[in-house]
Amino acid sequence: MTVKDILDAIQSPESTSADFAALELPESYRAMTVHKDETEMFAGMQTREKDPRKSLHLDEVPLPELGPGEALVAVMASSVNYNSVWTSIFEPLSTFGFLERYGRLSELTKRHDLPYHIIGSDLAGVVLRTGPGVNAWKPGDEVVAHCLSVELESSDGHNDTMLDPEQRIWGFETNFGGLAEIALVKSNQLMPKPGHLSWEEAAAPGLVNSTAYRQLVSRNGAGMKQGDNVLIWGASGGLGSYATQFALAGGANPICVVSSPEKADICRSMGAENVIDRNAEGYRFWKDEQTQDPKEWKRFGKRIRELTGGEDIDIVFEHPGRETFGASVFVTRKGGTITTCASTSGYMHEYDNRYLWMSLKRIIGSHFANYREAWEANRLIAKGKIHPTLSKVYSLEDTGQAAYDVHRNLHQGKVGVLCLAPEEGLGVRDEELRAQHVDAINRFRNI
Ligand SMILES: C/C=C/C(=O)SCCNC(=O)CCNC(=O)[C@H](O)C(C)(C)COP(=O)(O)OP(=O)(O)OC[C@H]1O[C@@H](n2cnc3c(N)ncnc32)[C@H](O)[C@@H]1OP(=O)(O)O
Ligand SMILES: NC(=O)C1=CN([C@@H]2O[C@H](COP(=O)(O)OP(=O)(O)OC[C@H]3O[C@@H](n4cnc5c(N)ncnc54)[C@H](OP(=O)(O)O)[C@@H]3O)[C@@H](O)[C@H]2O)C=CC1
Repeated sequence: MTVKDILDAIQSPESTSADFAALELPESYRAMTVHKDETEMFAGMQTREKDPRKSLHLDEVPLPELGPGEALVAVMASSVNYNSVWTSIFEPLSTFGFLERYGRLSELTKRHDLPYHIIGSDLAGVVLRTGPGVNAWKPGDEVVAHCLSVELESSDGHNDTMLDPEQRIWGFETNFGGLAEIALVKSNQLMPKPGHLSWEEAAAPGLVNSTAYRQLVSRNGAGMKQGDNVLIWGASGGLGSYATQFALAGGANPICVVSSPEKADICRSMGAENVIDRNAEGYRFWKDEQTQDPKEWKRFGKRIRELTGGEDIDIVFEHPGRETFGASVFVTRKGGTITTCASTSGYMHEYDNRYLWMSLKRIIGSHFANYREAWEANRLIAKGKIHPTLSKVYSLEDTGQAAYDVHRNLHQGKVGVLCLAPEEGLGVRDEELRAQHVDAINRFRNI
């Protein structure tokens, strides 16, 4: 039995759940990995110079044992997230430490502590097997998976599953991720694949869409409301392309920050009217490595006021971190919110706290999304209210190049990866809904 037989079953319209259940599983499959004995390979190099093409490997790996509450999924497509870039450059720390810690939790989690880490935190595919205790899903179901892995043995996470003390991001802090032909997930990560999307389109939104939903829309995040001025950094990037859609769909006013005229055009084509090209306008928030320039914060704030008719920002959608955080805090209105989920340019932030406390502003830390938020975010995709922002698609072999592009900010929106899917465009089940939204679905393609 090989993965080819699995693919044949997926591609045959006659295949039933019983056929999938009867499929023998292969002993091994191909997966993108980093290797534990290579974690020092970039030691002493600048972040920018660390090359994911050197650290990411396509390996044949053994199929992991299936445990209670889990599912093995045949992965048709996945996507590159920035967390895979972090893993591949071993920053801010090697992810093998996460696997070791998870491995210490129980007999079952020991499986994750291996000398290789199969990465990837998105997938669209077909359930192959479910473990004991799984009733909601069966072999043959077409699914996407969100990346929240929790144990839920502590009451801390019972109100908001992101607060579980054993909260992990699948494919980053756990092994057996989605950039592979087969993935191992907890069955509670599974959600129905939106029928109007191809495999690679369905795999693209998951992680970033759910994160943007919690960070911007959910009451656990900024709780955006109609009319809010929302400053969105990297508005045509992974997170930003969904934040921009949420702002527009929710009746808010996105002020999109990007770094090129092409990216500004994409934001406009999504419906955003206020776009700032940070490159063309040449903002320098830091005079040197240690010193910020409040005059530049003010110049940026003045530009925002020009665009909004004199209003300041209700919500900043933050993720660049050190480079922009001082400006983000400054341009927020009295009582406004800065919501942050990352620090791409550096995690030791500096801002002038007088502008925070005197103007009663709030900083909210946000991370991925709880089970319910991930489900709600996927539902919006399935209903055609929010669309994938897939630009380019790579083969599994070329994941290193895909991660390199994201690391170097050469991409737009989301970058997809075909795993078992032999070509793009397969897996669409609802042509009618697709036809209604096809222009929006294709907006980011090949630009
Ligand atoms: C969905 C996609 C998401 C993304 O893309 S996110 C962006 C990419 N992700 C990242 O960059 C990951 C970032 N994560 C990290 O860098 C690390 O993950 C953290 C810095 C968040 C945490 O580091 P750690 O080493 O795991 O934990 P510690 O808390 O620094 O150290 C653990 C030790 O510190 C003790 N400790 C914790 N809190 C306290 C406290 N309040 N007072 C005293 N000690 C404390 C613990 O007990 C334990 O100790 P003992 O090592 O002896 O077991
Ligand atoms: N905590 C969580 O749950 C999550 C965290 N993340 C983290 O968020 C960050 C962004 O992820 P994602 O959106 O997918 O990445 P992308 O690279 O797809 O998009 C980020 C965008 O931010 C902009 N940007 C990058 N650096 C700077 C800078 N120094 N100043 C201003 N703008 C900048 C760029 O847009 P432009 O050049 O056009 O301005 C870039 O396109 C990553 O660090 C990632 O790890 C992501 C998802 C979930």
